[in-house]
Amino acid sequence: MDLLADAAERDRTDPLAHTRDLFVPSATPLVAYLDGNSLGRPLKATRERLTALVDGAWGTRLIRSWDEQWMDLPFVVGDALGAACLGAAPGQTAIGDSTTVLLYKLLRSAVAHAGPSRPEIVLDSENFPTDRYVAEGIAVETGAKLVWLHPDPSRGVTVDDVAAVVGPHTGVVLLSHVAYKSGYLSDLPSITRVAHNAGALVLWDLCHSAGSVPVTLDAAGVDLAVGCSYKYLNGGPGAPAFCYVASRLQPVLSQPIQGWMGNSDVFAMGPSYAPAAGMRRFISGTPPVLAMTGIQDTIALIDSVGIEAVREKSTGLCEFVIAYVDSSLAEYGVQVASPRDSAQRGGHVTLSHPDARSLVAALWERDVIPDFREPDGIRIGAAPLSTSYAEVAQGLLSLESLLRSAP
Ligand SMILES: Cc1ncc(COP(=O)(O)O)c(C=O)c1O
Ligand SMILES: Nc1c(O)cccc1C(=O)C[C@H](N)C(=O)O
Repeated sequence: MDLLADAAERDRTDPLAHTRDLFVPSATPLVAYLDGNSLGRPLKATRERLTALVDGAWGTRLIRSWDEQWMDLPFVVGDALGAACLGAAPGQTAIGDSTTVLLYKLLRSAVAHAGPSRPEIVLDSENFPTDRYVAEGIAVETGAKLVWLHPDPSRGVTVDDVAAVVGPHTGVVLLSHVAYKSGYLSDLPSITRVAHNAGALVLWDLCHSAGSVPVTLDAAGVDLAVGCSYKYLNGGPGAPAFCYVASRLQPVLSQPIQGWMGNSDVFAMGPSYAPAAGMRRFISGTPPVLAMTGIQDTIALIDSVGIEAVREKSTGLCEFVIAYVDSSLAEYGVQVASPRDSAQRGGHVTLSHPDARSLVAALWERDVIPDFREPDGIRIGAAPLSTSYAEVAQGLLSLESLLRSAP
């Protein structure tokens, strides 16, 4: 069977095929959007929800909407996200700030909580830059010591890697659940257990798993987590991130950006700060109400189809890519740079090729949109709710035709 016929057959039997039509179509030609792991597509429902917000809660109810619904929105949306995607019971997830700022708030809180007898932060050289930079800044600020792991770039951090370095001086282990380059899916429950056995806290970055890979924060006993909402959660450019703080830790953590919205009585406006109980203390300033709009629609959609179904389609799309690389693109020097075992891979597949940079540029000219990641990665992030097999097939055929015509 040729690739397009194979894709058509898969689309015909795909239980999530219908969700693609719920997204806003591109107004200009788009052959294949394969970058849902950087910026997800908007849902049509979001356009309606934004208009309704402008006309109603904002345009009509005005300041009254803070009392009527907005003060609690970070927690209402956080709880919905926790239930649909994160395995988190209510009262532990909040929306607000960027991932970077939330990483700072939670890592800084955790370092302070661990205290001077546990000054080490364990992290890895393959993690996304912002995670590494935030930790570097906190090390300078607090005197914490960074303990670097250097995992094989084609995979990511394993249980054994963590077990080898944690000990009586470890305060916090900071890792990404899905590696942004290789797509490696770390064993979150086992790594959390190893860190806890050493007496350390764990802070997981879920940017590349939220809305794509089911996460079991409560069941795994995770302490802290952050993640962004503009990838698989389709919150839109710059949509706010989320943070998770396990209930048991909320009363004992003090976050460093003390703002009025995290105060115990927000409108008391008293002389000094007294942190609110629960997740409110992790909020600093006014919540980004408009920017929380899109996330709500995708959470509702994932809740209706189930995160397990999303993961199943995601795995199918990735395996479809890998099979075609093996059968047809390997002869042009394309390699699979992600783990081949789906159980060890998140929602994207990275291919490597010496000319990856120019190939991606040429693909963009043909309205095929993967992304390039240094040094030689072509990252295929086919968001399962908005991407068909046919779209992925068109993208792969475009790549093949470029490779075939290369001098
Ligand atoms: C693992 C990871 N952490 C953090 C971020 C981004 O942080 P921010 O939302 O602050 O831009 C990204 C992607 O942008 C990411 O892939
Ligand atoms: N967050 C991004 C942005 O603000 C602009 C352009 C791209 C991005 C990304 O999502 C990068 C992404 N986290 C990555 O995994 O490479």
